[in-house]
Amino acid sequence: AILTLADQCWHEFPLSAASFQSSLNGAYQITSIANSEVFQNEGLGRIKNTLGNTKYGRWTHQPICTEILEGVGDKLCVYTNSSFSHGRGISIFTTPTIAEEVAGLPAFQDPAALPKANVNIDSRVWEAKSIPGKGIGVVAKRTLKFKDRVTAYTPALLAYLDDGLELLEREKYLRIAVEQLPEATRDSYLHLAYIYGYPDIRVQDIVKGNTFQLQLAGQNHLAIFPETSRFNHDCSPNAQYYLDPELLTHFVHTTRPVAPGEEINLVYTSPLEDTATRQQKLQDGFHFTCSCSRCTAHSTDPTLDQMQGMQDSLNDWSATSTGSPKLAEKLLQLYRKEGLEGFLDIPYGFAALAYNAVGNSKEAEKYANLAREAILMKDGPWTPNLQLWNELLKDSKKHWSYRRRLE
Ligand SMILES: C[S@@+](CC[C@H](N)C(=O)[O-])C[C@H]1O[C@@H](n2cnc3c(N)ncnc32)[C@H](O)[C@@H]1O
Repeated sequence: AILTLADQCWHEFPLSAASFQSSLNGAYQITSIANSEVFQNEGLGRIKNTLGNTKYGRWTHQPICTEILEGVGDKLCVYTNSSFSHGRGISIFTTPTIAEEVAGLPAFQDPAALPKANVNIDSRVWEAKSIPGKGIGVVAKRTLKFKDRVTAYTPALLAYLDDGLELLEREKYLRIAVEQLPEATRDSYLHLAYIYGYPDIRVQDIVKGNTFQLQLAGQNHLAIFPETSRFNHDCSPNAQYYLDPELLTHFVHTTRPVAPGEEINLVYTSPLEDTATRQQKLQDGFHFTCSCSRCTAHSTDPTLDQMQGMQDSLNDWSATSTGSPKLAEKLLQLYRKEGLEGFLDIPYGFAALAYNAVGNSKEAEKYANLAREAILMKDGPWTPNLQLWNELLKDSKKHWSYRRRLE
């Protein structure tokens, strides 16, 4: 595939601040730039593409490009297609080669591809609402079951990460990208939450607090999905997401039943890391202190240690290993108790191996199927991890783990 998802990156940095931070180290630098004369004189808001909707190949606007950038080995250009997905529009700041590849994807080429998958359509199961202490959040409008779809949207903006541009230079191009979007999409972008509050770098300030990462042609790009950006964080999230590289779509599904009026959350950082690490990452990346149940409970870190110890035992294939189906079932219970239903591929996978290792292929296959289902919801069909369980399911008795703990 020409387009692959950043390997595991969303596990650790689902909403990554990497691009914004790569060219500046904290608020002080922003302050000094925002107040500088250069900035005042450049008047970024005034730079506009005046060419309108002339045809430029697959794009509705004339691409506006940088010089050749050393770190990129090419120029980067703003590509906008304002008629993408029935007028939702999309802007991409990337190299000409990558833009060409992206424009060849089914999301662009097949007019039926997005409607067929109900992408960019209001699912009517959620609404954006003010949540005390968290700004706007996503709330369920009706009862949702396990695995119900909540949202499916394409990005308003995609931009090359690690472009080596100066902060203000990047702002100039990203601003053009956002300004060229159709009005409704542009407004939904510009109304998103931001972190620092400097209007002159507003487009990147929004990037800072709302970015997902994906790979286009093997290169990391940031992606802003305006609707999806309204999901707040919780360390026991009741929803998971994955990105579809062909439809360029961000899908969110529930990982456990959700009641009407309940907030629907994603997790912004790995929920398997200790509380101090999670808090630090949320503070650095998103400037808030997490007060979710797992961030406030004293039992969270000891439970995580216990889970890690159990996983180590289940991963130990020596003759003295204490790994067993019973231990795997206990691990599964702990994941559930911690509200980690979106991450059950790990204990399901351990259970599949542990059962197969004692020759119980029926249970092994049951858990391998559950692990597959969990991975699909978490990583989408493109993940290499799926292969792990497909192999076991192909012929569990020929799998390396079969009767491994009996012999
Ligand atoms: C991707 S946005 C989420 C939507 C945002 N609340 C809004 O009003 O648009 C990320 C920002 O939401 C806020 N946020 C998200 N989860 C939070 C939480 N659990 N507690 C407090 N603030 C949170 C933080 O300000 C964070 O920078």
